[in-house]
Amino acid sequence: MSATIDLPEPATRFRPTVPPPLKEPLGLFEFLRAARKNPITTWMDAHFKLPVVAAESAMGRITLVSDPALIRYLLIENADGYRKDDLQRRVLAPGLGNGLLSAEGDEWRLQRRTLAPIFNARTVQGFSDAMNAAGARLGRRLVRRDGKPVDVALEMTRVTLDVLERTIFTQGLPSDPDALGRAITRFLEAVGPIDPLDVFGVPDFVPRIGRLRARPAGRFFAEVVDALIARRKALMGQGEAPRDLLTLLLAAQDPETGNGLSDLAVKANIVTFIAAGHETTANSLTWALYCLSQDPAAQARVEAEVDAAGPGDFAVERLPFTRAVIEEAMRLFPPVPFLSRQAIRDDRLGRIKVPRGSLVMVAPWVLHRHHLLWEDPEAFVPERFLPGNRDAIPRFAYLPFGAGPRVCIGQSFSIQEAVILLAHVVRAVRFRLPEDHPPITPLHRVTLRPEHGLRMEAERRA
Ligand code: HEM
Repeated sequence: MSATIDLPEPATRFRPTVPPPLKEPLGLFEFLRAARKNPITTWMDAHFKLPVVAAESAMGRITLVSDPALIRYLLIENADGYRKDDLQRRVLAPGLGNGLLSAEGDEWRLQRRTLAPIFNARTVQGFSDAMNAAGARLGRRLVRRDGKPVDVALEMTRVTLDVLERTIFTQGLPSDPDALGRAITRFLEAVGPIDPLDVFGVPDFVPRIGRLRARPAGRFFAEVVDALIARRKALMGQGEAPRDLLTLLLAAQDPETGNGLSDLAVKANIVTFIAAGHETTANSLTWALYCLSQDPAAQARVEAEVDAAGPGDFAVERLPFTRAVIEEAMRLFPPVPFLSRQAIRDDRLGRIKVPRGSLVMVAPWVLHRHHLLWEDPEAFVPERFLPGNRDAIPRFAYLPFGAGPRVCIGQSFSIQEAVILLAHVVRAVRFRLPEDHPPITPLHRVTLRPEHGLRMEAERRA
């Protein structure tokens, strides 16, 4: 085991402001209002202090698990005893179709087997040129903003879409790629808030306002993807297709049967990769830049590391502190604030009974700030994730990407992407938060983002 690295003095640490845990449970209507507006405001003090909490709620019995051994049991040892819950499927499936994120049972197994090689270490590494190219373009854009305000959240969303476009569809995008980006963002915003009709299991034929609003954006998005698939198949037929995610998806074969994915599954997975992969990574970067702007020592250290890496492309292995900043930002602001499962049969989590059909949650938002698991949980301390210190973090105490068979398939892709992009930003500019900025507080809307955005002033470094 490598040597441990001293953590910064507690007095110098930055502690971001977040909604405080509740002392008393909310009534039904207050709970529903809070769950729709910002679900992270519904967690109680006890959730951050106890290993397991089971309670009755508007959604029936919910058990929140924050004990690493029990999480391991839930997500791995007894993963077959649970499935994604109805609420999640009702929210995800209308937008994402039957892609990997929302599929279940045999369909999920088949897709996972078929898609796994596309996200293996070697293939992902092959995308680092595209990530560096998108990062360099972002760097040039930021340098031009010297002395001016930058909408950091918007820029990070733009650059992660740029990466997806460069890795999924290396050619053949519609004439206005920003239109695709805007449609995706509108679509995700409209389906974002949890609909009370879904909470109460009202049948799908009853229209949901969010879904109706999302329809035009969804339709535009689907039409573009259809056209791209058709054009790409033609190129593959001529042996002229680029080796990007779209070609890999169309060529993917189930290692057991040799069968490929249906067109519908290819389309659902493209939509899934874009939806699951762009806001999550964009928000990690946004929070990382916010935390750095408030922590001069960490900012100086990341700048020194990036500068020492020299000009040109970045390689993740040479940026351990930059990576630690991303990982710590994802601890404090996990892009997926909770995972939920539904028990297929009666079970037990330690001494707590889990009745069949009830909801069990693991909430990175709670787990990553849990008093039993972290020292000074509210503080931004990237050093926790440096090699040497990292070994002290229990495997199931830090789960930004989930765990077990349904662990994020894009995990290495997004870590590599976030580290490379952050390095390009740090090489180009230093950000300063203006004093009159509205409070920076996290809003849980599918992912976790700053409620009033993040506008900072750029100071050119490059
Ligand atoms: C910071 C970035 C990301 C975070 C924090 C994240 C987080 C997660 C989490 C927590 C899950 C598990 C959900 C559960 O168990 O209920 C998941 C699943 C998934 N993620 Fe990610 N993700 C990120 C980036 C990406 C990217 C870049 C892609 C694709 C290009 C992606 C595609 C998926 C897919 C397809 C699944 C479903 C896997 C399955 O069920 O087999 N994610 N992600």
